[in-house]
Amino acid sequence: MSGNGQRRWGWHRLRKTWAERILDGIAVLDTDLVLDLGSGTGALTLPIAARGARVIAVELHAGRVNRLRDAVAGHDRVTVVEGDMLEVPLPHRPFRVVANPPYAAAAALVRRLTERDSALRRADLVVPRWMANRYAAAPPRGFTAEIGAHVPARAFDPPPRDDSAVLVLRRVRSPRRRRGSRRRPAPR
Ligand SMILES: C[S@@+](CC[C@H](N)C(=O)[O-])C[C@H]1O[C@@H](n2cnc3c(N)ncnc32)[C@H](O)[C@@H]1O
Repeated sequence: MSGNGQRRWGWHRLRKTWAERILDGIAVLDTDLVLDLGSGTGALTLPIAARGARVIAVELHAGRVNRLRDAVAGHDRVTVVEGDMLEVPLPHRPFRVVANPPYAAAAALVRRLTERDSALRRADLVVPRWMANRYAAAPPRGFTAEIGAHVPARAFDPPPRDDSAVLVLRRVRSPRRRRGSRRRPAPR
């Protein structure tokens, strides 16, 4: 489990209008498999699902998980996982991430998502502006990084100290197969 004490449960929820605005800018398709990591009670999960994508929401806080499960009851394209986004298994097939993760764990999340064996295709992450600038200047290996929508502090409830931005990571090469999923060479 990552994080500790109070800090793990602090959160800045995206306001509904801003969640919609962010999603309108990033073209989620009904063929996409999207992970919402640190989903809270679903500020992004629900509008992503409304766009027809298959969504896996991962949240560590049991109470928020229960609220989100109630909210998505009947949506057969949404799965809510109670767990640590830094530890839950990631899909083997190509996936996207659209998330407003806890800022304290955002760098660790980027490291995990961009590991060599990850099948991540694209991530749109709401992160502090300074962090988005840092990745745009030095993208993770195998990815491009650019700054998408500006997300002001007033887009959150409660507002954080700093403004944020959407960090857009796109894989340069096609995703590698995860270890163990390679086909054996044909016998000669
Ligand atoms: C900044 S809030 C965002 C909530 C929601 N995505 C939104 O935009 O309103 C981050 C969320 O991540 C959750 N969280 C913190 N650490 C986590 C972890 N290691 N794995 C999964 N969720 C985590 C918190 O409980 C919180 O709900």
